[in-house]
Amino acid sequence: MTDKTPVTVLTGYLGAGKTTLLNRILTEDHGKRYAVIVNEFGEIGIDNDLVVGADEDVFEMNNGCVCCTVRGDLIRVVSGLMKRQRPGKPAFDAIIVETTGLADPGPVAQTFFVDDEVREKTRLDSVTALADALHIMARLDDSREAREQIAFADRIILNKTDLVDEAQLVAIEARLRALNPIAPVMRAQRADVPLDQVLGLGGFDLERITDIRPAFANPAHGEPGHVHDDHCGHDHDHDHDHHHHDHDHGHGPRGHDHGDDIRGVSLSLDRPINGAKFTRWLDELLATKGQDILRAKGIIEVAGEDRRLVFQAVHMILEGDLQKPWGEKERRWSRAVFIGRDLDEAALRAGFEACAA
Ligand SMILES: Nc1nc2c(ncn2[C@@H]2O[C@H](COP(=O)(O)OP(=O)(O)OP(=O)(O)O)[C@@H](O)[C@H]2O)c(=O)[nH]1
Repeated sequence: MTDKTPVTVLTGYLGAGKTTLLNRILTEDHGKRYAVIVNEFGEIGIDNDLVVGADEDVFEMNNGCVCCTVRGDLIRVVSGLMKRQRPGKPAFDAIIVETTGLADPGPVAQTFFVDDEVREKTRLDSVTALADALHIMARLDDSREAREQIAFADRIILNKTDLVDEAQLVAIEARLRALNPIAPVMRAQRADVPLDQVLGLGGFDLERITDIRPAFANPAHGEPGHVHDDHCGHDHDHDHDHHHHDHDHGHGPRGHDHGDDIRGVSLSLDRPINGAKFTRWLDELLATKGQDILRAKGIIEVAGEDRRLVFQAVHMILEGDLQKPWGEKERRWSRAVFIGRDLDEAALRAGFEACAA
């Protein structure tokens, strides 16, 4: 048991604060070495660039349907990590998996029980869910994934408490407890929880999970989370039913459709952008379409500026700042992803490109 590498899964809806927590874990002085696996929504790599610290310890899973591509990819990444060694011990003290905000964490957690090689080397330590205090109530109303994330967690961090008042916090806590009576709920700002409340808990409770999902560790073929492996006895071409996601699920070349009408639009530009124009466009866009934009983020190459502009939005709440300078040999380009409902891709693209310097 103890020589298995512990795995912590971070879940929580889009923009809840998962990367913020991850960055706290990575920057805290703990003398430990963590491998980080990020799984992002949208095909342009942004998330891995927003994770601080040792680039070589950050691994990206292909984005895609969590029930197939991602699981295969997760197994591949974890198996690869387990083959690395430091003298006399495994290469990493722990593995942290950040799931996409639109994912049900179940299939990711399940991977650590159903694949023999992974199960031999790792143990699921806990699943921590983050909730954005300002938006969680609405998401619990309209998103099945948001509810699953809360229900599934061993621990819940009620983040962004600075954005709501005490009465709202009390109401949210009551709702979270109704969905998940067992997981402790911790209030936080900028995910400032003591790390020993997140890592090394030994908290994943398989019995509780098999109570709410009886087939968790061994789902039947065709069931949610079933793993297509060598024992499956069929070709794993991409024709199995995605009914458990309860939504249309197209894997187009551009957008990856998720959640009834939720989709991601990825934009990029190889020319520098006019900072003032871009800020105006983004402010206006969020003011008018912010209700439908669940999440936006990007890394922008601003004309005449050596540092990269990083912006982040959750609905209408926007943050942006100039961060580290571009590397000398690094490709300078701007990329942004917008995730939301009823997004007009052509208009977004035109607006973005019109910001070119
Ligand atoms: N006001 C406020 N903002 C916060 C807090 N925690 C995080 N944020 C901001 O919320 C935004 C989203 O935070 P992230 O940590 O990127 O969220 P995430 O869950 O990783 O987002 P996705 O990976 O896109 O799902 C960022 O702009 C953060 O700076 C908080 O406690 N209060």
